[in-house]
Amino acid sequence: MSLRVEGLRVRIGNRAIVDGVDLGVVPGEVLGLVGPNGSGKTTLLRTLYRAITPVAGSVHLGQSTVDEYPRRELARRLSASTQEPEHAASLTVSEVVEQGRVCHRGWLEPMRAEDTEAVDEAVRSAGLAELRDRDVRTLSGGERQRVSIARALAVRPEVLVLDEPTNHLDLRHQLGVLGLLRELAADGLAVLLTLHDLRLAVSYCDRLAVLDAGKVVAVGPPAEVLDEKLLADVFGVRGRIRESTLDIMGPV
Ligand SMILES: Nc1ncnc2c1ncn2[C@@H]1O[C@H](COP(=O)(O)OP(=O)(O)OP(=O)(O)O)[C@@H](O)[C@H]1O
Repeated sequence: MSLRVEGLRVRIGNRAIVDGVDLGVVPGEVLGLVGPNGSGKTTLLRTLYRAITPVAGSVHLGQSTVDEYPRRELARRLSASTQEPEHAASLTVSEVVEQGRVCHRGWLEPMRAEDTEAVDEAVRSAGLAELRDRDVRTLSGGERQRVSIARALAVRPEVLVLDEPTNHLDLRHQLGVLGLLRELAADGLAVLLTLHDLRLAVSYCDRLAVLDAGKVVAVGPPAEVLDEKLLADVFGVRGRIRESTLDIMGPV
């Protein structure tokens, strides 16, 4: 199922944080949303799963807008891994990942075999098997990040949205998570994620959308989008892509 954003605008106070964005991601694709701090990436993602209501524009999931879906059906089709504050309650890793199945069966219903299977697979994929009985409040930042990803994976959605999924992760786990997203896309998932590491974005994303001050200033294959001028103008760095690898020489 495809996700498409048309003419999206979000205002906070009298400031346009997302300023007329058109964007789409299709099944099988990993789309990277990149841009400097404060460019509106998180705000844009939050409109997709209805955490924020835009002042204009629409978000389409398949043939319908996200507002037309009952909440639970939207949650089954589109799941998100967000940058969350620390967990307040005492829950185990498994219990948090199991929350990803609530949209399939309801809060009061017991876990079914398919729920347990989805949770087990998500826990394994996120490298959390040995931590599954741990209290989430005792986890490191990177471990908590992987719990958030596992909960989104446990939904088994059609569209997966991730806000800086590599944040806090060591390099091995960064590559592991991005490799996993590529595998899931190969199986037909549509993946939209934000990333700060442009080198990883170039290596793992099919297309990049560059957000600057709330506007998409470029979208397309990484090698076409990240030219020397854009790297300097938007990111303030000197760099270029050579043989599908981004070299960063330093600040402008
Ligand atoms: N609730 C709010 N009240 C006031 N300003 C806000 C609010 N939420 C976001 N903003 C502002 O909107 C702008 C975009 O924020 P957003 O978090 O979407 O950026 P981002 O691209 O995800 O940034 P980062 O790379 O730092 O995570 C920022 O200037 C931020 O300060």
